[in-house]
Amino acid sequence: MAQPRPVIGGQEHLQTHFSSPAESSPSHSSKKVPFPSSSWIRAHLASKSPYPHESKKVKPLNKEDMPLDHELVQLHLICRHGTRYPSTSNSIAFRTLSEKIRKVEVPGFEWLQTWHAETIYPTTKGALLAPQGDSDLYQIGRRFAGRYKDFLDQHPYDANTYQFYSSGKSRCRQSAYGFTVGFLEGRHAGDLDKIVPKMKSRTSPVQPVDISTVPLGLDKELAVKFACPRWTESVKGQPKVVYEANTYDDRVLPELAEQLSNRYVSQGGVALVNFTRKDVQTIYTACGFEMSFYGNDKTWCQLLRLASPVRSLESRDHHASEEDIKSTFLKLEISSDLSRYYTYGPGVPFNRHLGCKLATSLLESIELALAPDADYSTGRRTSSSHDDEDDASKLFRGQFKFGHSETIMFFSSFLGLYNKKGVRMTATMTPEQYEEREFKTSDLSPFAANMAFEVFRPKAAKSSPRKWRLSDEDGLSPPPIQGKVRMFVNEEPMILPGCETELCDWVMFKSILERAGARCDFETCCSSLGSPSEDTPSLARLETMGEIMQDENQDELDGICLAVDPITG
Ligand SMILES: O=P(O)(O)O[C@H]1[C@H](OP(=O)(O)O)[C@@H](OP(=O)(O)O)[C@H](O)[C@@H](O)[C@H]1OP(=O)(O)O
Repeated sequence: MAQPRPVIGGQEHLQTHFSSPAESSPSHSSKKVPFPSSSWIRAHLASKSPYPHESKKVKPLNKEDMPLDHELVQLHLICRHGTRYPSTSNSIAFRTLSEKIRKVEVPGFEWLQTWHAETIYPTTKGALLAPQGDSDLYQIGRRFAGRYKDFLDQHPYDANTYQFYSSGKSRCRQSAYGFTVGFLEGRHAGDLDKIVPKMKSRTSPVQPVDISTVPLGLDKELAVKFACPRWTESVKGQPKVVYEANTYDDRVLPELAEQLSNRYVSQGGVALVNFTRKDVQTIYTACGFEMSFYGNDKTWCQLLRLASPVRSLESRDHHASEEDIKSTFLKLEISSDLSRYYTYGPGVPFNRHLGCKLATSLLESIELALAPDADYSTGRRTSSSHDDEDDASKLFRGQFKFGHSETIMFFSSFLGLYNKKGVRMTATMTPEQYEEREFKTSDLSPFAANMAFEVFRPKAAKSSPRKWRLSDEDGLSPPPIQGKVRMFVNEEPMILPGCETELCDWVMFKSILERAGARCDFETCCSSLGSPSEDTPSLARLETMGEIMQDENQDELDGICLAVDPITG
């Protein structure tokens, strides 16, 4: 016969009173159970954080916001997919844990009795884009459409000049499509009813677009970790790479697990549920999905309240303070960040190689767009010989790329965005040092995280061969390329390290990316270790490509790749 569930108020009393989270809402009682605000929680869920949707109105890009006597000629977007379903393994972990905990009925946690992972996060939908994810990308598309209205008026979509490129995962392709629905809403290439009278009545409600994708393993820009065997062999999961994260977890997680277990002890001193450190991490992940997917912090997130210390049991409330609950969230956020800092971030210099293809194509695309002889009517530079076919495939008005959290982390590491002070993230930092750390995945890689670039060309730059100067050789050469590039992270302008201002001069922008390693030899450095052969590049202990570029013995360094060992000191 099934054992009766121990319940509070029954034979088995839980040692500590539980108050219903519902009581935390003013409507239920004047006594508010301490708990951080939803907006605070949303901003501390690491890579499961919801995108910080800005309700602010987006104004069209106007003259005041542009460099004097310049015109906007190109847009770039590199974007993580929107909110997704948990992976199948996550969903199974949620089900296992909920079945373990629901054995004990706890007031305020009645939701556990009817919370079924398979209903809420079906394993058959593992890692698919969520309805919220559709909305995330549609809204970003609408905000881009608002800011670049004039640009789109001037340069209507066509598949040659606008590139939408996605990783091979459906969540990314669907995100790309959601973005285009918002970005091109109400626009159709050309004016249909002039081209084909009465066509209007039969047009698609959305502008169909061409979305290209590259199979996993061949994609060196977006799902790039699957195309770099050396990263898989020498970085992913390596003991020296996960050392700091494991050291931190060994110190922090057992205490949280014990605190939770202690809350599930009957007055007879019988331990009712034994929580493990893995359970605590699963609760944090489930809290992230509940918030991103449903905006709900009244379920799994509440268990992190129980994982927080109650300072004085004598206190009538038997509740952890809001400050202690925040501390619990911060510990789990730091644990997640330490893992990604070394696996995908600046903690391992080699990770920069996985951002260099994206940087290379960005650099080459901008250079073409800024070229004074760039001719968008032909899709190539007037100076290029006609057999230079591939120029036509590269002269874009917009390139929009949709990938993963690691796409953002590898590329950010390549640009040095979250390592300006060079303070290494470790397991033994002070709370202040953790607060001041630059690498926070809640900020840099929430769902739908994105980086965008606006490219401005001097209006006078348009030139034709007649105006070119004689080059030293026997031909004519176009004037030097000039322009400005502005970078955005999650729709907020960010100064690229090395640029003095938001509007980075092209020459400086190009120099920064080249010194960081654009045009790097991705294939050589990512080739499998396999059996070392004479052409297997040695792995330098250099920490930046700049060190490689600086070294006057450049040729001796060719084939040198950045260190796969974590940075030290
Ligand atoms: O939210 P993160 O960045 O951790 O998501 C990872 C996936 O890890 P998960 O959180 O699902 O455990 C990772 O899946 P994995 O099975 O390879 O661990 C996936 O490869 C990686 O791209 C991230 O997924 P994203 O949501 O597509 O960014």
